Amino acid sequence: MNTDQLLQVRKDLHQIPELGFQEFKTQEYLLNVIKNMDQSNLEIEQWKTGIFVLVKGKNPSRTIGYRTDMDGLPIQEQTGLPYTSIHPSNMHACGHDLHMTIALGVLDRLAHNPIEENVLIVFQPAEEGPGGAEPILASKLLDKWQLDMIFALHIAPELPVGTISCRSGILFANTSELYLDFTGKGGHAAYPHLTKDMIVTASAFVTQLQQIISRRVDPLDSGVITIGKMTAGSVQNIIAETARLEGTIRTLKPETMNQIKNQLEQFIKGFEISADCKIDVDYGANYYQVENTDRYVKQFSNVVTSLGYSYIDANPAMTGEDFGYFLKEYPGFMFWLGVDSAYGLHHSMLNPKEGAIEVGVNSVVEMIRSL
Ligand SMILES: CC(=O)N[C@@H](CCC[C@H](N)C(=O)O)C(=O)O
Repeated sequence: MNTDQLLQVRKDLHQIPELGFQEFKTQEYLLNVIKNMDQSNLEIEQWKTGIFVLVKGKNPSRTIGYRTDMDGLPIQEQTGLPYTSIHPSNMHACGHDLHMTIALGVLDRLAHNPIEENVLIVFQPAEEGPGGAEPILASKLLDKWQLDMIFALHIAPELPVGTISCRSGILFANTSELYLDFTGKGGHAAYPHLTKDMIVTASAFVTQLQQIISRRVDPLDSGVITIGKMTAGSVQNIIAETARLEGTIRTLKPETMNQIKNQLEQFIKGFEISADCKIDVDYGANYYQVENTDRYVKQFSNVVTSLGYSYIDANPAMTGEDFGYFLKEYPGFMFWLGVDSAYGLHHSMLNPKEGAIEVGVNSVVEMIRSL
């Protein structure tokens, strides 16, 4: 595939973002592209809406893994690009369209020119939620390929094209989704004393919640609690009987995640007593930290600089990635790929520069060849 064909693939994928485990069109599109490649060295397997492609090595003694995610986000795109999403309310606002395109570019190069070792490319669904990595690993499907290592990338809007960033150890946080359902007693807006107002209670809860971070977590440790969605009420003169908060918890250590959840449950008990209500908590999908293997990060930094790209050391980030589950099982790493967008990840105006695709393909292919 030449550069123009890859850029077209990215535009096509950008137009059809689908949510986790609904990546049906995406899977079909990817399979069409893969089936148009030289098949002589390829073995293709489907798993739910995901795909595994093995590029058979010439004289293999090892199998190297490379993973891309596939899903979009429930965001209405505002970029105004000519190839804007045609799926209302869904957008590739986390760069998975670029991630998939780079994986296809890598696959195409290796299919034409296999290396000694086997290479398994994993197209993984549902990274944004509910998580595809854990069920892939639980399925034991990967066991037959006996991966020796695996790596992956994530676009970095704040870095210029041609810059790559990585670090040994923790790159991304532990995450837990957070869903809180408040149930009280509704009633007439003029008679608050006869009700248990869940808008007032949930609002107080949102602000008090931040005390867990500021007054319970060691200041030398790190934690984030974000409530991204609040739903309550039906009309301006009725007191809301129920309210729902949706958010996420992030920590750099698994123990801190447990500590925050314990504290949260204490807060819940206190609020249930003081507001005379019921609060149900659900932690949804939980992702394990992305912890990079030192020796591969060092090797990769040499590969990047030998290609003439800039390599900078990354700080740990509070973003989450279920690729962490792969790294719990196998050595490897994830890296940031600069895409120079004025708007960040999960923003409706995210607009990564296409030049990053070539940088990504070259870096991944050269890393695989160096292993
Ligand atoms: C790279 C990135 O942005 N990943 C997502 C992962 C979401 C995990 C889960 N749905 C949650 O919200 O906790 C992120 O938001 O960091």
